[in-house]
Amino acid sequence: MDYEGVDVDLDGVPVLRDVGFRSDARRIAVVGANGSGKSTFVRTLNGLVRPSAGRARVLGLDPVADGAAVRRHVGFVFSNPDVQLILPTVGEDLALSLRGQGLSKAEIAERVERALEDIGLAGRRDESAYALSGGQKQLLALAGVLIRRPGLVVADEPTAFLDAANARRIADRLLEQDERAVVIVTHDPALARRCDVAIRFDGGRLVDEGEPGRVVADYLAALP
Ligand SMILES: Nc1ncnc2c1ncn2[C@@H]1O[C@H](COP(=O)(O)OP(=O)(O)OP(=O)(O)O)[C@@H](O)[C@H]1O
Repeated sequence: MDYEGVDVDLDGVPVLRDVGFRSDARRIAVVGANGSGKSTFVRTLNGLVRPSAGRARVLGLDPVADGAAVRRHVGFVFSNPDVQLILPTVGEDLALSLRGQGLSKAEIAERVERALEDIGLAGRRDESAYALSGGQKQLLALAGVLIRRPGLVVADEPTAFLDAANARRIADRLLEQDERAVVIVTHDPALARRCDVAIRFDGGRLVDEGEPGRVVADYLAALP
C-alpha cells in the first residue's frame, strides 16, 4: 500500500486530509475514535471512495483508475453481514461469490463445501442464510469473500457484533493465511495487536503508525 497526500471530501465535507502511508506489512490494523476517518480510508482501498487529491496505490494499482482490477483482487467485509448476503440459502450465497471466475460446477461445489467446513457450517448448505445467528451470518459473509481467494481482504469492524468465541474465529480466519494480506478496522485492542502494523486516525488525519502494541497503548493513553 502506498499513499501520499490523500485528501477525501464527502458531500463537500473534508473527511480525510493529507494521508500518507507506505507499507508492505501483511496485516495492518486501523484504529482510532468514532468519526476519525477509518472507514473512509479503507473505502478508498478498493475505490468505493474516491480521493479528491493525492496518490493512492493498492497492490500496485490505482483503486479508481484500475477499479475493476482492484475489485478482483481486494475483498471487502463489512461489519453488518446483512448488506453482504444476497441469495436465500447458505450454499447459493457462497456459490454466487464464485460466479464469473470460470470454475466448473464441480469445482464450485467443492469450494463451497470446503468453505462451509472452514466456518463450522458444514452440512448446512441448503438452510436459509437469513435464519443464521448474527455471528454465523458474519462468518458466512467472510467466507463469501475468502472463497474468491483475494490477495487483500479489507474488513471494517468484522467482529463488532460477535461474542468472544465467534470474534476469535473470525480473527483467526482473517489472520491465518500467509498468502493473503489484510487491513482490519477495529475497536478491539486484542485484534489490533495481532496485526503486524497499526495505523491510527484522528480527526481525518493519519497520526501514528508502527508496532501495534505501542500504537494501541498510545491511543488508549490519549483517550479523555
Ligand atoms: N457522506 C458523508 N458526508 C459528509 N460527511 C461524512 C460522510 N460520510 C462520513 N462523513 C464524516 O466523516 C467522518 C469520518 O467518518 P468515518 O465513517 O470514516 O469514521 P470512522 O473512524 O470509521 O468512525 P466509526 O468508528 O464511528 O465507524 C465523520 O465525521 C463522518 O461524519
